[in-house]
Amino acid sequence: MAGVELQGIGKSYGEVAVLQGIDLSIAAGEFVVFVGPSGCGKSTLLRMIAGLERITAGTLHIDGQVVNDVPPAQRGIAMVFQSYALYPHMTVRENMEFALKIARKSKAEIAAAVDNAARILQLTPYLDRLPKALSGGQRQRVAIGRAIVRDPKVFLFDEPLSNLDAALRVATRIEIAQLKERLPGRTMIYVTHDQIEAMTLADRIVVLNAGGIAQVGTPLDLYDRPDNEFVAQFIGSPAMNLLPATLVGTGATSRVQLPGGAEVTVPIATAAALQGQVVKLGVRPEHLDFAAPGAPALIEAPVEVAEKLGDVTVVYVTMPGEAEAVIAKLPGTAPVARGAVLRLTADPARMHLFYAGKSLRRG
Ligand SMILES: Nc1ncnc2c1ncn2[C@@H]1O[C@H](COP(=O)(O)OP(=O)(O)OP(=O)(O)O)[C@@H](O)[C@H]1O
Repeated sequence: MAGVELQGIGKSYGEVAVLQGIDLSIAAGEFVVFVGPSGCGKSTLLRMIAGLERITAGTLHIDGQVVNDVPPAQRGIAMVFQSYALYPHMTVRENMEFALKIARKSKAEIAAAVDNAARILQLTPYLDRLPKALSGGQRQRVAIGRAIVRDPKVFLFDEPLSNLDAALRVATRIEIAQLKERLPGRTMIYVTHDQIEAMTLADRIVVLNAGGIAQVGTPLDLYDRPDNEFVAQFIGSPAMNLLPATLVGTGATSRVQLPGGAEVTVPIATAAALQGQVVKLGVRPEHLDFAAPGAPALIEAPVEVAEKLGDVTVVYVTMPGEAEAVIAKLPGTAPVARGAVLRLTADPARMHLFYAGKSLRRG
């Protein structure tokens, strides 16, 4: 059982800092997912934990030991890459045996480890095949098998599903989720830019942005209580609507007014000093719904685009004077036609308020 502790971790290439001041404590047995936009440093951070990239600032502990200068092979980690990197001329069994042979393990030990990994990954029928005779998903399972046989303390995954087509991605994602159950106590750190992978696999998600941590939390924490506008818009699809509004009432609850005149009271406490300030009212597309006839609407605007997906209809409406469309995810095949004026509202308890980019937390 090994925890991973990052203290003030930074990475610079020459003058250019790509990561700065990363503090993160990953408990033994935890499944942590790093997400963030392209170029935010997810892979770099994972590669520093693996020892494939030099750490230029801070201290990295694995299992209580400082490992900044410990070579990858001695860190007790195993890494699974996006490109499976299997040896093409070796069978599945030989691919999985390879690291153990190098480590001069006994024949019996090697056979037991490979058979166990093959069983966990349902690869037993394929042990004598060459990689070219496997599907992409099976190849990725062999790559995971090579990591499992080494019985590492920490598994590192770098976008392991991104080369797979949509159906295989789902199947392999479910396998990785099961792996967590079958290998209890192993710490897993997983990099992805796929929100669904992050939301479904993670015990905790680390959202990275611009070289730093934007927020760390359980998937539902990030969805329900984003700390800032970046996380609010990064987690959830389509992204949360952020409507510019004026704070017209402060206190235990807050009253905001949209430019069109609509007002809403949200159960979020704000300080009197913020009276009259411009805030952003955050409303998730899936929380918008038709306003009852006669009841006040938060948004009243014509439909620009309606995407009928069968289970939901995603509607884009533009409020007068606003550049950005408001997106609503309406249930079923709602009868919405281009140009029709929609009256939408949402439960104030599900709304968010942001000031200067930061969340004004619920009181
Ligand atoms: N060898 C290098 N020299 C200079 N800059 C580098 C080097 N390697 C990576 N970078 C920069 O570091 C930043 C982080 O890269 P990294 O690959 O970690 O991002 P990422 O979040 O994994 O992105 P993606 O999702 O696109 O893979 C990027 O801006 C990248 O251009």
